[in-house]
Amino acid sequence: MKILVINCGSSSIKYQLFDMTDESVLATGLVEKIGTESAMIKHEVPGAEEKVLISEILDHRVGMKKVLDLLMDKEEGVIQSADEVAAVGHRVVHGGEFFSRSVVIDSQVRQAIRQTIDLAPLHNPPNLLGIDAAQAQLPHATHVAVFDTAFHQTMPDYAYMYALPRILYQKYKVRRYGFHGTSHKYVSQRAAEFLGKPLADLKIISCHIGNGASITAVQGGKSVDTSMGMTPLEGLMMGTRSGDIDPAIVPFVIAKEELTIGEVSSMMNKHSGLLGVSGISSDMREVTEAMFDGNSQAKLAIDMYIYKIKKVIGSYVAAMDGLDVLLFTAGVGENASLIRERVCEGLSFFGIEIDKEENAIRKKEERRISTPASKVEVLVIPTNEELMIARETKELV
Ligand SMILES: Nc1ncnc2c1ncn2[C@@H]1O[C@H](COP(=O)(O)OP(=O)(O)O)[C@@H](O)[C@H]1O
Ligand SMILES: CC(=O)OP(=O)(O)O
Ligand SMILES: [Mg+2]
Repeated sequence: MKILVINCGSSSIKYQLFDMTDESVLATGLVEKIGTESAMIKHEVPGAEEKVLISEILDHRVGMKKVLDLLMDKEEGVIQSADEVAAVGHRVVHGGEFFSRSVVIDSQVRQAIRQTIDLAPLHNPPNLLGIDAAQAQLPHATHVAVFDTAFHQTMPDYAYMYALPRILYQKYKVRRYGFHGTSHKYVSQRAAEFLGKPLADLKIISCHIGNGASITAVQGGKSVDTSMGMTPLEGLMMGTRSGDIDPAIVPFVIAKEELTIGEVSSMMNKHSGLLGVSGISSDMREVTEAMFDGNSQAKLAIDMYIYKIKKVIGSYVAAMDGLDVLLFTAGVGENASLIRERVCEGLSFFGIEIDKEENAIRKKEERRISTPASKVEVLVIPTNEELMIARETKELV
């Protein structure tokens, strides 16, 4: 069975085609700058050279058509007809309170995703465009929505409610939802398998530290708390997002700088975090380099970044009254040994002790970086959100 996985942004389509008989990847790619005359498609088939095409792609529908043309290309294609794609798994960022698991998309589901646009104005509209475009090109396939928020629907009310007037929850569903659920679910399952222990017996803290970053407390396989909130802005300091700040800063800045609400929102989402504090970049590699070159703002940015991760880990040990596994995943979590080492430093009170040499080795595989004496297993688990979406989709076909 062949399954296409799609992750649609406002001007991009990321895709991956799987053969689910052995979960192998047949093709993967990215359409960028949709809406322009010079949109770019990067298309890769394992074992072959990457193809880069530049052409006019004015909307997602045209983008999807071009992707299918590449997949079905007479000479270099990996499928012969669109009918070979049995199902399409769509990443949908916000499922509100409607969805606690993946679902086959029908008109009611579509309607519910639309109703959630208010909660995720940046993410859900392009996700819907992707669904429409794929349904138009692949009308015979089963289309499945896999939500970032679904895994976190198990959080207890005292973890997901804000201490605001109750009316805001009743009228608008203002509450914490959490994101990256597909990733947190995947890596916690992998961690249990790696250790050969039942997930049901484990208390796990999953650190998904990429450009967007969140930490989840997973107890018995269920999310019991997570650092992102109603939107992916809450929680950790990220590449360009501020994470937690005193909310009183918002009206203060609006008044002082005469900014609009939209401008302040853009400031906190796109110009803060590592980028805002370092003044250099949102990319951890570049900020780290600048720190080693003696840049004090870069050093401060990294000190803050690490300190916040530590504080969230500490609070989740309290939330679960214990900890068996601390795991790192995503771009920074999988690659930045320095960040892992410094996060784990000073967590000895919890019995966390890592093997610095093992931690420093660079390899893209699941592994343990704690010492045999460590009371907590510390793991690096590469995430694979696309594969997880393909698996969830397969289950519903
Ligand atoms: N070798 C590395 N060392 C430090 N950071 C890295 C390394 N490789 C990738 N990263 C970081 O990972 C981040 C991207 O993570 P990723 O999970 O791919 O992000 P997203 O999917 O949210 O866009 C980048 O900011 C980059 O700095
Ligand atoms: C929800 C979210 O933060 O996603 P990403 O990491 O893709 O930005
Ligand atoms: Mg990501």
